Amino acid sequence: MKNEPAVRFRSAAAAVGGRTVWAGVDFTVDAGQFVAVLGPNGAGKSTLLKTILGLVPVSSGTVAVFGRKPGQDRSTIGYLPQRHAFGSSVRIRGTDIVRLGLDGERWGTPLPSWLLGRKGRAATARVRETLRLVGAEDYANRPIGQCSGGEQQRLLIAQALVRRPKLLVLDEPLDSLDVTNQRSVSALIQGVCRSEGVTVLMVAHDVNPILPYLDQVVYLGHGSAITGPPEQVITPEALTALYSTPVDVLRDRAGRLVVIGQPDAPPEHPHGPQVHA
Ligand SMILES: Nc1ncnc2c1ncn2[C@@H]1O[C@H](COP(=O)(O)OP(=O)(O)OP(=O)(O)O)[C@@H](O)[C@H]1O
Repeated sequence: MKNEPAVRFRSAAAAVGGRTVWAGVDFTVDAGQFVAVLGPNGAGKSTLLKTILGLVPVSSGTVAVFGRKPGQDRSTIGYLPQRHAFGSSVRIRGTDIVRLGLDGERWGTPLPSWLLGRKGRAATARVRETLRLVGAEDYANRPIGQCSGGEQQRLLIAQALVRRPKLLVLDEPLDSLDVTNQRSVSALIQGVCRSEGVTVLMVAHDVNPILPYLDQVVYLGHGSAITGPPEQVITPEALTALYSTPVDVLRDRAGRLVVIGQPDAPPEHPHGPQVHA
């Protein structure tokens, strides 16, 4: 439906292993926005992505993806799960990794079989076009195990994009990349978001590489969430209210944000004050 938000959480709660991870989560992501999901280890960031995918049901409240129940329409979503790097012995070529995104029961819209044709020409063209989009043509024919971490990540983003999803859900795509690659992969994701109009929701441990690009952040902690533009959410006042404990936010000369005093998610997540920016 036109003008339907890409993602809408309304008083949503999620439980994993019988325990509530977060509750009272409210936010709306408009189509074409770039949104980071932040918070300490165990705060429930991956769980939040899984509720959008329909892999974890909400225990109360609602989640809608382009106006529909999560999981009802996989064709709109490209998903990049958390991963470990491919070892140097992995021989599959980058281009085949991307091609795999077109096969089987994947996220995103499958190519119609008549378009694939006997020689898979449409698929080959789609793969090539996606490799160009992520700037991975030069190393796409190399075994992926011989690609750098940043190159591997570009190929996996291409795999998530090859079916041209409307929503890209990325679980820590910058993890284990060096600072240079974090910057270039962040710029790539922002480029795809803007040039292709793709909505991006991505989990990040460090907000700094993506800070200039973000429309919104969803900051999880203490069993709840605050959401809004980064300059409203990543502040001592908002994070102190979220955690019910003093949190400082420092900005260095380069404009990088450092959050100090943020507790790791406790074993039991008390449902503290439900703060929504
Ligand atoms: N299958 C499971 N069974 C029981 N508990 C689980 C399961 N999966 C996750 N959890 C718990 O749910 C909580 C939220 O996990 P989740 O992976 O969503 O957090 P996260 O914020 O993404 O963490 P990290 O930053 O470490 O990746 C954690 O306390 C975790 O231990």
